[in-house]
Amino acid sequence: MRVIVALGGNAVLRRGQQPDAAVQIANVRAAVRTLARLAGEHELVITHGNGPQVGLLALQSAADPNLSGPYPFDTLGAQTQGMIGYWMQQAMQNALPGRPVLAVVTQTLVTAVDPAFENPAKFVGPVYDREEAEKLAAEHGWTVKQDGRQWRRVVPSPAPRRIVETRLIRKLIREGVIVICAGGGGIPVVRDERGRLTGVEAVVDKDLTASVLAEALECDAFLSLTDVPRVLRGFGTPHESEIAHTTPHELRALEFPAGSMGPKVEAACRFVETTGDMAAIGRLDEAERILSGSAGTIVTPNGRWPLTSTL
Ligand SMILES: Nc1ncnc2c1ncn2[C@@H]1O[C@H](COP(=O)(O)OP(=O)(O)O)[C@@H](O)[C@H]1O
Ligand SMILES: NC(=O)OP(=O)(O)O
Repeated sequence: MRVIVALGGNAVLRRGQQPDAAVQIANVRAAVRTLARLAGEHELVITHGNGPQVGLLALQSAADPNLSGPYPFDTLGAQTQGMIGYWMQQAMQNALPGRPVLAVVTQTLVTAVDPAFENPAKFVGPVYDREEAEKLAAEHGWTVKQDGRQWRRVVPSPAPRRIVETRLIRKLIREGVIVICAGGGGIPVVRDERGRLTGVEAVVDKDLTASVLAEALECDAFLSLTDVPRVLRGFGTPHESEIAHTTPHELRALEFPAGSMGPKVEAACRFVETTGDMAAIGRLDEAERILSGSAGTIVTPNGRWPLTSTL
């Protein structure tokens, strides 16, 4: 099978962890142990989040007295692709000596008139208590929003339309390369009337980008791997229940939070609705069990997996 994995920001830096390079490298190595086993069985494309890292780079850039202003988010997104891509590429090369692995700087086309530019919704950087978040917002001109019990900076997150480097990624897969691409949802760019690309101030959602890429690359399965074993019905209520096998229709009848599970569910539903193939949401260390149908929330057109032929 051709499998695309969208690795949650939590896999690289868990909430509350010190954002040192050594901490993140150790987390990436642990993640790669699972991913390397998948790559032994399947053609593998890996995308990853960058919310904590891009927010941290934005803070560093804003605090640099040598700059006239912070670096824009497209540039910061490119920095996170290089950094996390390098960590993953090296960990994968060490785990699978002899296998070709490549991290690709990747741009994602968005549109300048996307309403998301008027309503920042993508959480980036560290969490704060409300008072500190509001103080920082006033100081730096940020928008901040509640993320669970805490508060975080939010930036615009326009919808991904196409991954600019899709054809090259397809060639790499055909050559047997394990491709790491579209990190942080891809660097957001717009095309002008003369066809030229320019970066924009935004952070694209990596699950939504992964589903667009999965469709374009004709992937058989789209796995959104995070820190919860399954999507919960009634999340945060006394009546929580795990969803094991489901359909886009059933999922769309439920509500999920915009900054976390919402985009994962939307991405999974879109991929299944467009392709008729399988999408799943679950824990990174259960990826193999998810593909065999015994873990995760598995989304298929008829709610069954493995898909059974009606012929
Ligand atoms: N209905 C739900 N079922 C399970 N988890 C949920 C649900 N709604 C929100 N969440 C939260 O979503 C989180 C995963 O989203 P997120 O933190 O954005 O993941 P990642 O950074 O791994 O992409 C979980 O840790 C959980 O707290
Ligand atoms: N860009 C992005 O979706 O990052 P996270 O997964 O870390 O939120």
